[in-house]
Amino acid sequence: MSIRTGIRHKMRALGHAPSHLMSGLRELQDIDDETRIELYRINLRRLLIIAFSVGSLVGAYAVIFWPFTLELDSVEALWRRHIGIAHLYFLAWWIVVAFATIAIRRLPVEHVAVKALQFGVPTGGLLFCVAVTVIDQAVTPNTSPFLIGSIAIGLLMLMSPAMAATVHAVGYSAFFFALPLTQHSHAVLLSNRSDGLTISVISVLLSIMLWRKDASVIMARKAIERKNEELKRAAEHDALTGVLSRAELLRRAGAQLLRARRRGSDISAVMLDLDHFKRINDVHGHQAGDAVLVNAARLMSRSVRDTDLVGRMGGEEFMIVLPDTNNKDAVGVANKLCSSMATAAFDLPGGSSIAVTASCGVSTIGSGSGRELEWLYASTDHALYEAKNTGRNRVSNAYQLHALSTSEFQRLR
Ligand SMILES: Nc1nc2c(ncn2[C@@H]2O[C@H](COP(=O)(O)OP(=O)(O)OP(=O)(O)O)[C@@H](O)[C@H]2O)c(=O)[nH]1
Repeated sequence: MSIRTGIRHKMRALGHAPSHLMSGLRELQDIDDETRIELYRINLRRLLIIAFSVGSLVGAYAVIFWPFTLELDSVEALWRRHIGIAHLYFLAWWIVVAFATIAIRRLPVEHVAVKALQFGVPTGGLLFCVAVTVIDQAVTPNTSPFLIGSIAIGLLMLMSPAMAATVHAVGYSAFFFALPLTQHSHAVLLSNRSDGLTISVISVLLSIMLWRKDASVIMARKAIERKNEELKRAAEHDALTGVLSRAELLRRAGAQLLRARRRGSDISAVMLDLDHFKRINDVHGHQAGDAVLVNAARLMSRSVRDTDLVGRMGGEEFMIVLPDTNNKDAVGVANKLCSSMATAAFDLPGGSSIAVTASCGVSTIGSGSGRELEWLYASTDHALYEAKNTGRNRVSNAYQLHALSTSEFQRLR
């Protein structure tokens, strides 16, 4: 690439900078409250780690600058003593921060004490750095305590842009006004103040970048969780009627059967099939057929207990698994379902309504029988077949069917 082309590329990139900045600012606005709360919760956990690690570092400095063995006969000794004492105060401050963080960790992040701590720790830390820098000016023009403190806060703390700007504005103002207490050279003062300003701005930008990055990671994770939840729901439920899908119903029924065996209770099933459903489709159209299926599923779900399982096995056939229910009660449930269907008016999309009947097959696995789910399914299906064959709009009970005692069902045991 020639130098001229390179410059052209750079100029073009600079031209895009305002739009990047605007989209970055828009992303900051898009951060929802839930994500904000999570960010503050992460910060709260970090505070404890920071309190222990920075507290240990400060403790080490207090030892290095140990203030109580010095003869105060020189500026350097005085400086060392003040630095040592400042670090002892700061050590005490970190111990208080650690205890305060532990004390408030169960409070909601919106609580005023939590907010005060999240603001107070970086501000206090920065003010300590200002104090040490001011003491340092007695022997050196160096401002590294303030510079390191600012950058460390920008890197370690998770602060919203507003909080970061406030913390660094407070810190820099203290730095600006306190520096002349010990630094009397105008040139050094000017140089230090401009260095401090640069680092404060960089620290605020660093905070904003980290806040935005962590927020987008959290929001992306939440979007994936939501999508997974949707996919799980779609896999577990029938798309048209909202009741359980065939696979999910059988999976949950299997779990209920194991539970029934452990508890020594009965488990029953009702297989329900709408009568002459093909005719509804043919006469009123497929949409009307769909509406009938939706209303039938709703009626079934409303008619049984919350602990019962309602699923669509395919087409116009539904299965209802009734845990802790003996055969007599299951037949009662099936009769109730059949008569509710027969008496309900099924609304169609055009505004009209039709009457629909259903046939039901009932079967039960009694406690201690050791029968498998396949048996329950096959015997209920067989009973439904009987109900259809003997006139429809009725209930047939597998227990009363001769076929059940014969080879086909015995094999399913
Ligand atoms: N509208 C609609 N129709 C469906 C759906 N799934 C299956 N069907 C139709 O349901 C009809 C079932 O017909 P059949 O198996 O003959 O049963 P039926 O007419 O109810 O007769 P019986 O069960 O013997 O009373 C078929 O026409 C299928 O196309 C669906 O999701 N929506």
